[in-house]
Amino acid sequence: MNKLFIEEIDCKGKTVIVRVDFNVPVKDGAVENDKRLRAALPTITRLVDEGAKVVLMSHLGRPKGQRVEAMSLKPVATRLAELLGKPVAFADDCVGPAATDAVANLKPGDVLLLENLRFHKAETDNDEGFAKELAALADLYVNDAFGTAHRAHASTEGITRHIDSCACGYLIKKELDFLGSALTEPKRPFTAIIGGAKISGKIDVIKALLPKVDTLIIGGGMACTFLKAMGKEIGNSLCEEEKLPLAKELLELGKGKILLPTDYLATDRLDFENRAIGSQAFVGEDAIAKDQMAVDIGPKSTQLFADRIEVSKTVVWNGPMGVFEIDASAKGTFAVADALVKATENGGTTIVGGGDSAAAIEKAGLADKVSHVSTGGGASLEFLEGKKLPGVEALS
Ligand SMILES: Nc1ncnc2c1ncn2[C@@H]1O[C@H](COP(=O)(O)OP(=O)(O)O)[C@@H](O)[C@H]1O
Ligand SMILES: O=C(OP(=O)(O)O)[C@H](O)COP(=O)(O)O
Repeated sequence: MNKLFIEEIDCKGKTVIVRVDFNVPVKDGAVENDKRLRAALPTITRLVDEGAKVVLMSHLGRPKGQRVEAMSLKPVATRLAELLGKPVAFADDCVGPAATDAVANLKPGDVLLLENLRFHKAETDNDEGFAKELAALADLYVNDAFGTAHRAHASTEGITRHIDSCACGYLIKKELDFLGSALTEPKRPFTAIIGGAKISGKIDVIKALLPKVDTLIIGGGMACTFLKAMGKEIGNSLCEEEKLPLAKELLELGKGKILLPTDYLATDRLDFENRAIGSQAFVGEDAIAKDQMAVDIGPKSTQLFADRIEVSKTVVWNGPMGVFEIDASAKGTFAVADALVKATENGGTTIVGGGDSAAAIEKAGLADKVSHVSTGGGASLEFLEGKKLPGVEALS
């Protein structure tokens, strides 16, 4: 990779602003899964050891320009301090006096985390003035937010126009090295599994993936949009109406390659807050009732998918098969995780991408039994598509 690398910058005594992806699940004021924090430690530790003043910035969730307390990064600072074994200061805002004062208080080797970038709409708008304000906080910039590298936002792209040295951190390099070697000429059969809830973010990717893969498995909330596109009843299941025409087109394009669930776990009530569902019944693809929603794939689909996954030589998995955060609707996701482990044991290269898929495989205790758990879902998919990642392209 012909990019300025963190090991090539002289940062002693300098203020270094680092874009990390600390978009992690937070519940009741505590970090539920700290994989993305641990993945950023090599870069942070390197800068601390070199005597830099380290300013970390990240987004969490999609607060759409509003200050949303549940999406504060404060709990992340607490967990990061535990992982680093040293204090992590926290600034209540990522720009303005709260940020500039906190930066002014730093001594070499200190670490500061700024509040959620997306509390300002200017971040996702890639606003020039906002990017300048972020750049003005530091002497050097490092990007190590692989999970956000596919976004051209102020902290990943705009900022690089206002700061001289923009280096790549250890995590981005590690991810690109691994994904590059596994996916440039993938071993076949090549199976991609797409699930989860970010339908509009991922459905466009499917079109680009189809020519590259031998099988495309679709599960999770994503499957329901396809089911509806086939003219079937999906009740209250997750669906993005405006993507129905595209789903129809993809079904045609992907004939013989796309594998959809043939049965689902249907329920009349999903209570995400209390991690509970109401009634539970396995139903065929034609039998989701009007007042029900599909929250997981059923046993027949699980078997169908597992049979295909286990004999694949390259597998990319992005997005859970159901609402895996609730035990009753987690079976399909964990069965796919098991199938990936079998594929790995059979000599395949298996890659899990996406915050929630990574959390699922960790929850199943299988993260070290697959080839690579990427910290980026959308980012790894866009890389797989062959797209340039703006957060990487913009580096020196
Ligand atoms: N059938 C479904 N209905 C509603 N939500 C679902 C369904 N299947 C999966 N999900 C939800 O999708 C979320 C993860 O989606 P997404 O962000 O796209 O995945 P990833 O972070 O792995 O890229 C999880 O919170 C999960 O509960
Ligand atoms: O979690 C992320 O993406 P992912 O779920 O595709 O891995 C990244 O933090 C990017 O978040 P975004 O999709 O809200 O820009």
